Amino acid sequence: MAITRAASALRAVDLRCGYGDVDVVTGACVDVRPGEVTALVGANGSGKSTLLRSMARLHTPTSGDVLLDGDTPALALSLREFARRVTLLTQSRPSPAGIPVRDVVAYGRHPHRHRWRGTDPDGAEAIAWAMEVTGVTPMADRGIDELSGGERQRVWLATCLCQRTSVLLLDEPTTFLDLRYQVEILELVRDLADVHGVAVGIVLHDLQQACDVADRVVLLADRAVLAAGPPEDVMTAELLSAAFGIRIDVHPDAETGVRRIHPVGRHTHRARQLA
Ligand SMILES: Nc1ncnc2c1ncn2[C@@H]1O[C@H](COP(=O)(O)OP(=O)(O)OP(=O)(O)O)[C@@H](O)[C@H]1O
Repeated sequence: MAITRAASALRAVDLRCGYGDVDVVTGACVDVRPGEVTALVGANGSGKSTLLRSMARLHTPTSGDVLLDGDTPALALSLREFARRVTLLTQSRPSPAGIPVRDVVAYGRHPHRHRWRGTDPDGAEAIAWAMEVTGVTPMADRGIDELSGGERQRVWLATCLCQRTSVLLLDEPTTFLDLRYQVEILELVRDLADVHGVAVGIVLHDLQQACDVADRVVLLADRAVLAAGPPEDVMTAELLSAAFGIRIDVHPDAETGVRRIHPVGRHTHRARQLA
C-alpha cells in the first residue's frame, strides 16, 4: 500500500490473526491515518471484525504489530492510555435492563475520569455533543433495553464518540439504521475526519457506502488483504467479483466520478438486460 499523505495514526503491520490453530487473516497491513476514512470490506467471514478487534487490542494476534502514531507499539501503552486514544464500536454489545441511555453514554468517559477523584472536566460537554450528533438526546432517560435496534446502535455510537479519541474504529456502524441515519452517520464520520482530523477505520458491508465515504479501502479475501488503496484502485469489477464470488459491475458516476456498484444476480433487472 502506498504511504504518502499522512503519517499513520494506527497501523497493523504483517498481522496474523485467528482462533486456535485456524488463521483468519495473514500478512495484513492496514493504515488508519489522521483525517482519513479507511474502509474494510470483504465477504462474510473474511476477517474484517477480527482484524479491527486486533487493532483495538480486543483480540490477540498470532503475530505482527499494531503501532500507534507510526512507531509506538500499542502494547507499550496501559489499557487506560490506549482507550484514551483508540475506541471501537463493536458489532455486539450488551443492553442491560433498566440502564438509562444517558448513563450508557456517560460510561464511555470512563478512561478520562480522574483515577482517584473521579472528575472529568470535559465530560458533560462531550457527552451532550455525542448524544446530540447521534440524535439520542430525546431518549436520554429511557432504558437502553427499551430501544429499537437502530436507536440502540446510535446510543453505542454516542458512547464511542464521547470519548473523543483520535482514532475511531467502527464495526458496521450502519447496521440496523434506517436510510436517514445511515446517511447521517456516514456524514458524521466524514466530518470527524475532515474537520477534526480523526483517523477512522470502518467495516462496511455496503460497498456503495464504502465508495462514497472512504479515502482508502482494504479488501479482504482468501485470508489476506487482496487489495488496498484508494477506491478507484480497489473497487474494481475484477477485484470485487473475485472477493465476493459473484459478478459485480462497477461504473464511475458520469457527474461525480464516484464508483457505482452493481451486483449482478440472476434475477436482477441488470442481469435480464444483459441476457
Ligand atoms: N470467537 C471465535 N472463535 C472461533 N472462530 C471465530 C470466532 N469469531 C469469529 N470466528 C471465525 O473467524 C472468521 C472471521 O470472522 P470475522 O467475524 O472476523 O469475519 P467478518 O469478515 O467480520 O464477518 P461478517 O461480515 O460476517 O461480520 C469466520 O470464519 C468466523 O467463523
